[in-house]
Amino acid sequence: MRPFDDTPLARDGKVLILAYDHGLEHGPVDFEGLAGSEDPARTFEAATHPAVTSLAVQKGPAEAYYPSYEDDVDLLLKLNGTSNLWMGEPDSAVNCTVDYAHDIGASSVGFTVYGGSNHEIEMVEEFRDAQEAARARDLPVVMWSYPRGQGLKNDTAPDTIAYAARQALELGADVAKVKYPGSREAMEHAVSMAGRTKVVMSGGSKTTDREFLSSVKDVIDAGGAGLAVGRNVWQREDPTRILDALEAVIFDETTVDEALARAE
Ligand SMILES: O=P(O)(O)OC[C@H]1O[C@](O)(COP(=O)(O)O)[C@@H](O)[C@@H]1O
Repeated sequence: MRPFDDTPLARDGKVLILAYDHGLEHGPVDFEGLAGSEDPARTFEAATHPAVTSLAVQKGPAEAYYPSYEDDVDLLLKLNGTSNLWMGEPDSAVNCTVDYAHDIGASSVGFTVYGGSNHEIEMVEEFRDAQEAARARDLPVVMWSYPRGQGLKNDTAPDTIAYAARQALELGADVAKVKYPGSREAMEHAVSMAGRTKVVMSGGSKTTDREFLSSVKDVIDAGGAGLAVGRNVWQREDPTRILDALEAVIFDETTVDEALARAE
């Protein structure tokens, strides 16, 4: 296994994953606010920004669009996913194997685990198969570590996010993608629970530039490796502008004000 910093997922030890699996996870509603955002080519284009360390998509968009971008984009293939049409306890169908992901050009893989769901046992067993296959191919593994289910009252409570980060370490993920637990202190706790597993924040629904960049800054200050973000980038009219600001906060460790100025 390569050191994490030598993998395409990281740049200078930091991570900026652009996520575009929402067409499956949330459906067309996520594209309604911005005409053209439903076109995967637009987000593949955004992912050519030098700050983006990889683009996370499902198998279909990877097959159809990645061949046109393989020289400029690192592909993170999401191996499971569920539509919002599913009304049951949180679960995620495995729709791609590690070998297939590797064959179509992925340099890393992603997998959702809903800790606390009634389906946690099966999901963790599926994760085991994917994680071991990824090790055999030397592909880093990102766990979308999202505790949720009937029994869980608050899926972003600090203790819950710390557990999500720890679960990713225990199960052998290289990166834990977790929701923002609300403060820098809570993120520090999650980062310490994750040990050598890198922690990245999940972007969340679109907010103002300042609010979004401030949460990213908290993550970096807390020792997090960076961000895996979707809507806060590609739901903006100009994804390049916010990616310039993210590059400043994540890789150059600037203040939010400096990052905003750089994006003017
Ligand atoms: O399960 P949720 O909370 O609805 O969000 C799932 C979505 O959030 C992500 O994990 C991150 O995307 P966002 O930055 O838009 O929140 C996506 O990969 C995924 O489609």
